[in-house]
Amino acid sequence: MNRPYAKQMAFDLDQPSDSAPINLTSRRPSAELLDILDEWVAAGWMRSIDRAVAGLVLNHAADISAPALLALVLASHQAGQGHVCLDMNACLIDAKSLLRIPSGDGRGNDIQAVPRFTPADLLQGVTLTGWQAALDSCPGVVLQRPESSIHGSSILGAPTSEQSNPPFVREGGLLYLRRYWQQEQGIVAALRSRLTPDALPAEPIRHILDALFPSTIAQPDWQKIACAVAIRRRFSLITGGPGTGKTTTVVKFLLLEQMRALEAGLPPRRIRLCAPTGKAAARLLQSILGQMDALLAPFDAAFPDLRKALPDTVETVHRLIGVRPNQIHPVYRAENPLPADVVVVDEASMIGVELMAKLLASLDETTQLVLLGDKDQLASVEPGAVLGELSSVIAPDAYTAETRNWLAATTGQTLPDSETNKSIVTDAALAQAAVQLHHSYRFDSASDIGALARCVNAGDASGALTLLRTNKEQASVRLVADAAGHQPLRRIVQESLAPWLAALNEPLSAENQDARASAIFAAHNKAQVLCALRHGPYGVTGLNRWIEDMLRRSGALAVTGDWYIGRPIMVTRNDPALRLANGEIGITLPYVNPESPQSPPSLRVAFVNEIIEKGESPIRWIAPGRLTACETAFALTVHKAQGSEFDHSVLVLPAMPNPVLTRELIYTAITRARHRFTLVSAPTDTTFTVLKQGIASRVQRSGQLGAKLARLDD
Ligand SMILES: Nc1ncnc2c1ncn2[C@@H]1O[C@H](COP(=O)(O)OP(=O)(O)OP(=O)(O)O)[C@@H](O)[C@H]1O
Repeated sequence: MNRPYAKQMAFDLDQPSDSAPINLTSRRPSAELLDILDEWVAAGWMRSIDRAVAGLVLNHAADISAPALLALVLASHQAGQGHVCLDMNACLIDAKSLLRIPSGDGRGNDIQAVPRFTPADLLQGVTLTGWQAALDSCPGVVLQRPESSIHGSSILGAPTSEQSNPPFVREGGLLYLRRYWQQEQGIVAALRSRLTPDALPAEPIRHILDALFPSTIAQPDWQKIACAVAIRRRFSLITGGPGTGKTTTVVKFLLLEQMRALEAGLPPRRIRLCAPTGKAAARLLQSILGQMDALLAPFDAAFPDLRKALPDTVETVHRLIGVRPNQIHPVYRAENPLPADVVVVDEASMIGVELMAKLLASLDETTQLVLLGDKDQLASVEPGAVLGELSSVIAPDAYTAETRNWLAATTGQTLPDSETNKSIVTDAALAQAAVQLHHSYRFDSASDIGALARCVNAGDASGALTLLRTNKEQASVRLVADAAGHQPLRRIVQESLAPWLAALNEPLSAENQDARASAIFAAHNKAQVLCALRHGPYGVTGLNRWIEDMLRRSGALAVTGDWYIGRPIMVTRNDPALRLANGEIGITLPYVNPESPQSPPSLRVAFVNEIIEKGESPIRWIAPGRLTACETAFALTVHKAQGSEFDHSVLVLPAMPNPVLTRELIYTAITRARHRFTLVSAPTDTTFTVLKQGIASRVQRSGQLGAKLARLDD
């Protein structure tokens, strides 16, 4: 075992026997602790970067105690798991669930060498006070009292020398990497300043809202309420499942904003729309354009300029704030705020603390921010589940009497007096700025996809299994049990790939190649195989290899070498020079150079320009050699499919329960499906334990955004 730091340290050489967990309570970091960290990395339980944190810390503080060192390493590990901090108390109560260690071998393969100890083993006998005290004597950790940090006395403005800005912050029982703590503080401060309601006259709003929502649907109309909530503060949050009308609502909200401005003789509001990925941005634009005519028609006569006052494009968040290659700061930031009065962000569940902090820092404090998203979806892979955390303090009927009066005056809707149920009434300003849309117009009560999503969300595994095990021929949701030899899986995969493999055979010429590539992408988008895991036979890596091999053997694709016609790839790292974002999908196709149409076609990777700018063609053609970071993408992880929709989504479950497979992941996979959802279970999982355990397991993110904003009201 590699012990690179052994020479630098004053180890406690009183090594425990191999069979007993090392006692962490009284030790300096022994060589054995470092060995154990190496074992965790080798088993895929932890990233090398987390192990490197131990090395860096020891370089600066060789006499750090073992519990403190383990805490710092675990804080780094948690960042890799999407948490902004290590919740030390939760870790001591249930390290296994919190840390998601052990995770098999993390790769789904047979484990070569099982680590001798888990973090839970090492933490036996450690108390929260003891652990905190160990950190407090560590020079790399600064202590923040929760109250002082919330009310602004924080290390944010402190000088930037290493000594005064230690890399870790402990706030109560939470241990943060400092940057995430700062970002969380930045978000809290920016949202806090936006939560005070504006003094608006209700009557003009009522008159426009009645025109926008003419139907007399059964009360309450949450879309109308959402508009009234969003207009009142400079921050609002509209959450809802698929097809609940988030886009419809936001378009009506924008119409409300512009009609108010036009009626008052003011210039139209400067509105910007954005989403975390190009694909999500394109979907939002498509959805808005699809609804615009019908929504505008009743107002054409009274407001002839209304259409011009609405945005005609949707950008990625990165583009909106001007993130630039090799530059730490985006173009728009506190010193140079984005010129916008209203910013709407769709698919906000995919945004982590870093991007949200940058977005908020780019906005003038007068700019109104509206977040849209589905709080039940998987959170961002980046640390910080901003939407989930903000939603966590919201109860659907947590409006105060004051808010209900405002809603009655502006919408004519009387919400039930929830003060009869004191347990859910909260004064939290955040809760007054949020609305949950409940009714799905896409998946009505008869839709099995909608019903399945609801069962999974409610943790009802047996209800989900009943729906999935239907024997209906053309069922929109179904379960396929794979068998030895993988014949069932093969059939599903072949069926899902068939449309675009057929599209590949259309004839090619220099004139039609963009249209042909667009048609191939459209066919490719009809169905998508999704995996929960990256590694292992049922993870994306194994499945992609298997699919590629199957297509080669069947002659469906001429798989020769790394690059071949029809190879779908996913970009795995942002490449600003090529204007490619991590997660973008390309398809390898023959390309005829329009300059020399007689020359034989060469291989290029086609990418869709999701949002076409003036003068741009719909497809970008990039030579394979220029792509520095990409992988084959017949199958994708559910994370990477977030923000996309397919006619048919196929989720392939791993053979063994895995902490990565959670309720949120399964829900996200189901809600990617427009018309059909198929779940494939491994042959060995005859009792569907993997699905049941996945539905029972929830992602617990350790951030404090919601709680901090709620505490501001105290
Ligand atoms: N109040 C309503 N009455 C009738 N149809 C509606 C209503 N609201 C939305 N719809 C329709 O339901 C469909 C979904 O609406 P919309 O796209 O606004 O939902 P969404 O929540 O943004 O969906 P997603 O984010 O999942 O794409 C659209 O066809 C829309 O026209």
